[in-house]
Amino acid sequence: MDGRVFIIGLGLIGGSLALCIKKQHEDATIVGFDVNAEQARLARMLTVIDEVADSIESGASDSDLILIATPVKETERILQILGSLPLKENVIITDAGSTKKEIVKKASSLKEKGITFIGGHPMAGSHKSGITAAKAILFENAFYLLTPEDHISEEQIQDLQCWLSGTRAKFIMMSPMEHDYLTGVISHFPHMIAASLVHQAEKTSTTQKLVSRLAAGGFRDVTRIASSSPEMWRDIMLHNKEVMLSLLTDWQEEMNKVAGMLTSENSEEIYDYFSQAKQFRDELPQKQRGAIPAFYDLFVDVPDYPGVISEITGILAREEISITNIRILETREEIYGVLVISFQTEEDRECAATCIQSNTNYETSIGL
Ligand SMILES: NC(=O)c1ccc[n+]([C@@H]2O[C@H](COP(=O)([O-])OP(=O)(O)OC[C@H]3O[C@@H](n4cnc5c(N)ncnc54)[C@H](O)[C@@H]3O)[C@@H](O)[C@H]2O)c1
Ligand SMILES: O=C(O)C(=O)C[C@]1(C(=O)O)C=C[C@@H](O)C=C1
Repeated sequence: MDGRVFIIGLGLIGGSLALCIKKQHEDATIVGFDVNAEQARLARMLTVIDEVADSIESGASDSDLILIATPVKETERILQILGSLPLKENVIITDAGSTKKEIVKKASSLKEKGITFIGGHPMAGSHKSGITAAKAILFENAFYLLTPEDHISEEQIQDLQCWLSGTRAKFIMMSPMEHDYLTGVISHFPHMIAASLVHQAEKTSTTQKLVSRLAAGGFRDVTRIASSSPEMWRDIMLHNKEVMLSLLTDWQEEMNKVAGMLTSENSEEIYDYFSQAKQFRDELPQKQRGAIPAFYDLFVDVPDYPGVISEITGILAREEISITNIRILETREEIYGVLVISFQTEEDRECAATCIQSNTNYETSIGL
């Protein structure tokens, strides 16, 4: 497709969607706007967008597709602005926000003016923010949830899916209510719990200095998402307040049940609690994105000597395997360190593991 695509909010998601759209529709012109001028400048410099608009008004006026990728409370404000502007007759407006009920409600003013709005939510992401974290591969195989209202035609939905086909995501339609409940359970609530676990550890760390140094492995796995943007999560919590409060009540009941099992030392129930959770977790689809993090880590046990990192990166560079991140976990001090290397694809991770195993005697694994 050709035409003008206007992306408002040039962060992780806006930037990644811009890359996907450009990859699939080379003749389209991608125009971007961000309240943070530095993000917009970077987006242009990194050729994620073709042009920077200096306001929402100027970017929106002659666009065929307008995509809002800002924190959800800002999205509400932007929808209101868009509703007051002269737009192209057949423009499609969509968003990428993590909540849908409040956004679709706000967009009803567009419906009254005959403007098409289709709520959207690509179910993949990361704890990283900003344009520099954007990548075209982010949504591959992920679910992309759409919440079209009844008056939206099949053709308009097809047009939007065509614009977004470069995401290589799988589209699913649902109502805004259903969306907010499901994402509440599998995304919003886990983020709240992750933040609460970090708070608990932080409190303990004021009296137990070793807590921060020992917080590795499982703690890091389960709290990675607590490093996400606080602005984004504040807005999501406020939008999905009812679902969050109801899940919190369920969770408190669940924790009371756990306390009961422990108090009565009911070993069979405790075993079943972990066993049933393991079974459900193990059966989750492995290759799909979504609730599973959108990057691939390889753990390498390395001896603590100078030059070991360049040795490993040298091996991977010779095989032309790209690394997106590299860090050392010091969980097993004075014996071995654990080098954690992140890759963009599972294939890169598999190739890297094979290379490291055939060139060194360091052990590799995909989990600690
Ligand atoms: N991060 C994820 O994992 C993820 C995944 C799917 C959907 N989402 C949703 O996508 C949206 C964007 O999230 P992100 O991770 O890209 O955040 P981000 O912080 O990386 O980017 C958001 C960008 O929006 C800009 N912005 C804020 N207010 C603006 C305004 N009024 N006008 C123009 N630009 C404005 C910010 O300056 C920032 O550059 C959010 O609604 C979020 O809920 C996030
Ligand atoms: O991988 C992560 O860091 C994410 O938190 C991504 C995640 C999720 O909870 O799965 C976060 C919010 C989005 O709305 C969709 C995806």
